[in-house]
Amino acid sequence: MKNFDFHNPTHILFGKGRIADLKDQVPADAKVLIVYGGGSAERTGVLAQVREALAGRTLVEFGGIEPNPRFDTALKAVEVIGKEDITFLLAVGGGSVIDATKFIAAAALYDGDAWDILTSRGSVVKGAVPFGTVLTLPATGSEMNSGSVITNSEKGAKLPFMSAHCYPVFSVLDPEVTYSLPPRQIANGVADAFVHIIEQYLTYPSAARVQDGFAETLLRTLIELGPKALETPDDYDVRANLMWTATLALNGLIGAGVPQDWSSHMIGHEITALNDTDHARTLAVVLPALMNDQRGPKREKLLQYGANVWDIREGDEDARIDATIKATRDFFESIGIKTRLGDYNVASADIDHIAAALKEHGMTALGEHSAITPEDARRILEAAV
Ligand SMILES: NC(=O)c1ccc[n+]([C@@H]2O[C@H](COP(=O)([O-])OP(=O)(O)OC[C@H]3O[C@@H](n4cnc5c(N)ncnc54)[C@H](O)[C@@H]3O)[C@@H](O)[C@H]2O)c1
Repeated sequence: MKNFDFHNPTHILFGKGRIADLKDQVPADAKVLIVYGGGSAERTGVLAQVREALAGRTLVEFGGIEPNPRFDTALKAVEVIGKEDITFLLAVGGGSVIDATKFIAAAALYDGDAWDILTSRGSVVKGAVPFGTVLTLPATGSEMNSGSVITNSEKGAKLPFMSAHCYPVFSVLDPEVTYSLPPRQIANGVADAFVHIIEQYLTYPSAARVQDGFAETLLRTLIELGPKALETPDDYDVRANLMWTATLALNGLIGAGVPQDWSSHMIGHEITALNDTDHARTLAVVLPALMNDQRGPKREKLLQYGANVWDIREGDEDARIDATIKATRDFFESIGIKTRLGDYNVASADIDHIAAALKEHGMTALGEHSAITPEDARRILEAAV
């Protein structure tokens, strides 16, 4: 196991009715900016619950954060912070709203060009306005990590950043607010969490027994509960387990002390930057092709994943790996997520553009061995057409 630091300061308030507890979490003297998206939080009554919990406080609202949140929109919220003397941010929504809030929180205290935050991957961030979150979509883990991904349509770029200053102070996770999610978003959430786990697990053996065991349990939970969450949308225990699984998938716990990949994410981001395909769907396209392409470097973990997650134990090694990749692809397809580039209107001709964009964005040495180049990504994508 590698050396590691693990520090996660986010206070989780989990369960039914927990939005009411916001009153004890948001500082009493704070001037709060509530950040939300395109209207689902209003429609579903989550914003009403938030307003009720914070009645009597000074609240300003900023709606309109897009899925795959936009740089320009976030900058408008930064202006509001200055104008209104905001001292605390509250994100109400899914990963897009939470990611945007992290960027807004950091940009509000950054003196230079806010785009530097993305191009430096967060290293220029020296502080952030404190913020909490009310999560409405289990998927990204953004509610308990310090990462964020922002899209700049003008530059055709979707870039991530991380900063220790960008952990939420608290996050409220009420599984009941996820009942209103359309099947497409539930499936996306399951696939996104699944690939987060894979990025931290499916690399090479590092004698990290606990991390591997946790990762395998989380994967098996998603395989069992993903379809159930679609079949019985108001089953509390299914939604509660799904929500906590998605958080644990990317809160630093299973990634501590192990090699990490993240190449499916970086390649997937370029697909979203190209045509706004849902984040999770880009991952479901890239991952099976990448697993097949990288079957050499990932051999031991592919066999372990096949055995411990899919119970694939018969046949020679390559036959087991083939069956494991097929099981992964079939799982995505079984929850309604297509796994070929053509399903998302990405043609062979677009692959040149994606490979060039990876190069332009400095994504030239991806994966756990820093060995996946834009040319390798091109080969992987050609196999995913
Ligand atoms: N920070 C991280 O660690 C991290 C990790 C993975 C992905 N991401 C990023 O997060 C973004 C995706 O976030 P997401 O998957 O949570 O989706 P999202 O936040 O983009 O939301 C998707 C849609 O679901 C709707 N929605 C949200 N909650 C709802 C509810 N309870 N009922 C009905 N509709 C609801 C939203 O209005 C939106 O239209 C992408 O930009 C991705 O790159 C971030």
